[in-house]
This record gives sequence, C-alpha cells and structure tokens, in this order.
Amino acid sequence: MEEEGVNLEWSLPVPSAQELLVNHKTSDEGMRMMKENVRGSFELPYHEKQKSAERPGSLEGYRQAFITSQDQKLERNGMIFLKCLPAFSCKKSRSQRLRKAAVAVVKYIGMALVVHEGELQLMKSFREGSYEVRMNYYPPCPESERVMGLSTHADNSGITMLMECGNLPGLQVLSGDGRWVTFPPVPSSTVVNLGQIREVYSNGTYRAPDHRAVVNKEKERVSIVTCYPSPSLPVGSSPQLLAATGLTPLYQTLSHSEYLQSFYNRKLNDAVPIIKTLKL
Ligand SMILES: O=C(O)CCC(=O)C(=O)O
Ligand SMILES: [Fe+2]
Repeated sequence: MEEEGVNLEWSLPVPSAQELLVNHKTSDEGMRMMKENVRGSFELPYHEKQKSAERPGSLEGYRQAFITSQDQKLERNGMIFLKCLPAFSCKKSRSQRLRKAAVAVVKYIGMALVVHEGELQLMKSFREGSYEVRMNYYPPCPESERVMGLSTHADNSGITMLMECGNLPGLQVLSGDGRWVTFPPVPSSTVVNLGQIREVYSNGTYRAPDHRAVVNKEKERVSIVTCYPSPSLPVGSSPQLLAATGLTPLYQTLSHSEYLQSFYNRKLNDAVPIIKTLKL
C-alpha cells in the first residue's frame, strides 16, 4: 500500500489483537544514529540524567516509568517523555515519515469502518497536532521473571508507533485466548498499536490491545514510542460512523483535555480501565 510516499506492508502477527506491522523504510543511518543517541542518553551518569529530570507539574523529562501510588510495585523502566510540535521545516524528516505512516493507518481504519472523506478534520488533526515521544529503557535483571518492564496496559493514545532498538524481544501482546504472545522484533519495521481513543472512535469495533514489556536477564532493551493523540478532536464514537451505520453510541464524548485529565487522575493498577469509565 502506498500513501503519500510511505510504503506500508501489513501483517497481523497476533491474529486476535489489532496490532499491525508497518515497514516504512526507516532502516537508514539516521535511524541507527537516533537509536544510539537514545541509548547513550540512558547510559549517562545519574547526575547528568537528573539535569533533564521531570519537573513538578510537567510529565516531560527523564523519570522512572509511571508512578501513581505509594504502594505500587515499581516497573523496571527508565523513561524520557517529550511533547513535540510537528516539524514543518523538513518534509522528509523521520518524524514526518512516522507521522505520515500514522495518518495512513488512521485513514485505512476509517475506510475499513466505511468512514471516508467526512474524516478530513480527523486527518488534519493527525497531520498537524502535537505528538508525544516516549523512550523506554529496560535494564537487565537476573531475576527477570520477578519484575516487569512495563505492566499490562492499553495505550491511551489514538495511534502509537513503536520502534525496537536492537534485536531483543520484550513486547508481549495479550491474545484473544488470554495468552501472552511475544512480539518478535522485525528489523526496520515499526509496530503500530491502536490506542483507546481509536477504540472509542470505532465504537468498539477495533480493540486497543493489552500489552506489556518484559525485561531480559542479561541485556538492556530500548524502545522508542511515538503517540499521536490528535488533541483538537473530542474523544468519542465517530459521528460519521454512527450516521453511516445507525449504530448506537457505546461511549460518552469528552474533550481531549478532559480525557487526559481523567487518565492522569487514575492509579496505574485501577481495576476499571479508562475506556470502561466512558461507556454509556
Ligand atoms: O517497550 C515496549 O516494547 C512497549 C512500550 C509500550 O508499550 C509503551 O511505551 O506504551
Ligand atoms: Fe504501550
């Protein structure tokens, strides 16, 4: 499939989870350098990393992965989180290519839902909206079966693009029959993950898969995750989809900031996933 110069090759490695692999030709020297730079940032001495540590009131910077409660079991994950504005200056930049791939995925999901050109606002929002980048660093652990790199979650985004740095498996997806399936790293590919905003948008047609990251006994693992939240759009079932299909809306509609606020007010191990709280 070709979309605005982005080549997409689809496959469904885990049949029951809506997770796709996209090959968008990022296996160039620039990508290798980016991965090396990210790895290098995590390998800096502690006091250097603290210079870019998360500041109160901001989620951005270097930090331990999400801590939402005093009693929670900590995840073995160091994280750098950044909010980014779209880079208009260089149309061929990697961030632009990733965004194009994300827009293409959003477009094809719309087509699969029989929602076509009415989606111009949606596409515009994905093309122009700010996005988030998260770099995950999972140190090795000899007792890897006793720790978790990132606990079970469904992404709260619209679409997430995940790049593995190195050839080390770690990402696991919960399959329809309740088994954890390890997602093998595929060189020069990006894993596209549907987030909960898309699940709501599709009125529950597509599921945001539960996934987690496990750690390796001997080797560190690094992943780079880009999330496209389309902040100018409300979070709710697509009005075009409901109009075209006559389906009853399953979810209430929130503004993007209301949705994020209720997401960040939650505890990591809250029994009810956020998406269930939106159900009508
Ligand atoms: O590192 C991984 O493989 C998973 C990362 C992830 O799921 C996330 O950052 O949301
Ligand atoms: Fe995730």
